Amino acid sequence: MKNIQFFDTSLRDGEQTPGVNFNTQEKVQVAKQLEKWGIDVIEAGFPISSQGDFEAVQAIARSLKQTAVTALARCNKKDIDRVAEALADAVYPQIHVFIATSPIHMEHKLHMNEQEVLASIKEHVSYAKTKFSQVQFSPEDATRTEKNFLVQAVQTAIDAGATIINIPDTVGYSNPTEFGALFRYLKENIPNFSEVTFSSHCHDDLGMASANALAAIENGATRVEGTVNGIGERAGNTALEEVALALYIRKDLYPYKSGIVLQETKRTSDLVSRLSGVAIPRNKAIIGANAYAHESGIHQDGVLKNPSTYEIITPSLVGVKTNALPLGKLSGRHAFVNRIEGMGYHLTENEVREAFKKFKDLADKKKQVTEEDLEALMTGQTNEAVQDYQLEQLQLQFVSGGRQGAIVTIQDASGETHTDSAVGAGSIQAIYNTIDRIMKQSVALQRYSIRSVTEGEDAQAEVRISLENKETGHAFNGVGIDFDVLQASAKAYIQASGQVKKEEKIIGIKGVQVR
Ligand SMILES: CC(=O)SCCNC(=O)CCNC(=O)[C@H](O)C(C)(C)COP(=O)(O)OP(=O)(O)OC[C@H]1O[C@@H](n2cnc3c(N)ncnc32)[C@H](O)[C@@H]1OP(=O)(O)O
Ligand SMILES: CC(C)C(=O)C(=O)O
Ligand SMILES: [Mg+2]
Repeated sequence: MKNIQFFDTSLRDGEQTPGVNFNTQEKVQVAKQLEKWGIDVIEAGFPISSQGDFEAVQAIARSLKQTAVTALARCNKKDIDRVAEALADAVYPQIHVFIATSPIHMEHKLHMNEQEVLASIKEHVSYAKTKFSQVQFSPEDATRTEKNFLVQAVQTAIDAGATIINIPDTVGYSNPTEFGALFRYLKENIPNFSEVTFSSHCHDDLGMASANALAAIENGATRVEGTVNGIGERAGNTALEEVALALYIRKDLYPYKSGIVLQETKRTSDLVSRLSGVAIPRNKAIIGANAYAHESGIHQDGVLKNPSTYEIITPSLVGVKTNALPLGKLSGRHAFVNRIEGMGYHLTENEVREAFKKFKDLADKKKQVTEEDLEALMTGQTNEAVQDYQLEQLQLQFVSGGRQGAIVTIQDASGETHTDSAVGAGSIQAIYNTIDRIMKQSVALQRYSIRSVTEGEDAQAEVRISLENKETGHAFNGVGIDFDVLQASAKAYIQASGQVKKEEKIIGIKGVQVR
């Protein structure tokens, strides 16, 4: 069975992601994990670019004992010398020399004509060959290169000693049909095609980087270049985890093997995400938080009966502990019962009917129903009162003595609004004192916690609080989600206060109405 080599450039092209900068220690940490993941060749950096990058490439070369290490060089002797110096201690060194071959790049960037580019390839690949037995050459922007000239450039590199030819879709311009055809064209027009390793290097500008890589493999490539999580220049590179899984799951289409240790996939992905600071979108294939989560009832029912109904990848295959069946408004009875039984509740059919209805009512109001919500629902502390009181407006102002003032407007179930103001030692205390005045309540804040429920600059804060009704000693929970922490805090407090009010109405304490 043909082996497909995996070439990881997370530490070179991946580091070209705007805002990403790995230090030496981080690069070595990632490289070691890539080795565990089973990567065949690690592109450790571009040594001429900075002293720091040179040192990082050197440190990686010294740390890895099984994996080949390569580094990037322009068609420039200084670049090549710097790579040779950095990789002097590598057990399996390679070099990656590149120059652009498309008319756009040659004319506008390099200011070179075709003959000059061919001469440069010959000179610099030959020079690299005096220092490395494994020389990789890339005709940059190959997919916008005139085909006959691409063949000439590749043939020149092979004749000069290149052992690996990498075909980059530098600007993510190609599609699988075209990219596959390009490899077939090279196969038909390069007489010694099978004597060198052909590789693909795709970018994701049109969202086709992984599909293009697979098309290359189908048409003669035996090496795939890419990055972990698809990080890289602009829209990023081929996400290697996607190719690895596509090859494994669709063995029927791709009868190839690779050295990738699939169970290390999640760990590798998490490490690169953490050290690069590039968050993994929830819906990202293979490693996104939602990749093994099912929220809709029909899917949950299917997965409970047999996971293969809606899962083509068993989570443990890639190192994800388990799948998930989060509960939301689209969830069904099977998943609901499964979850509450897991929490230790065993209900009769009638009880299930009643509890499920309450769950659906709650789910209509909330993005996701957590186990805490279910616990509240099962113990009768439903959030029905939530809708009785809503935060209408919140204003804050500094007052004398370093204290804060808050003006809060709350709308009750009839639509009537109630405004009041109070001061406090801080913003939250001022808000809570004001709400107490509006609700005419005597409560004690027992618990206040805050966490981010989404990521990035527009992260939403989720505030959870617990209020004790001083009259009865009963505690009521409230949850508030908002882009603004203070608004979230107010919402949580109003939600819990609504339940306090409801309790007071039921047992007739004070009989206070806000109206
Ligand atoms: C498709 C890719 O991902 S290519 C890799 C891109 N990665 C990077 O650029 C990251 C690291 N780069 C750097 O640190 C710097 O750009 C350096 C050190 C490489 C060069 O820096 P500088 O000397 O300041 O040049 P600068 O980056 O402004 O311009 C690039 C020069 O290289 C030339 N060049 C670009 N590619 C090649 C090549 N493959 N072979 C030879 N020369 C090249 C350009 O024509 C330009 O030359 P000029 O100065 O004669 O106009
Ligand atoms: C250096 C080359 C291979 C590259 O990253 C590209 O063309 O995208
Ligand atoms: Mg690239």
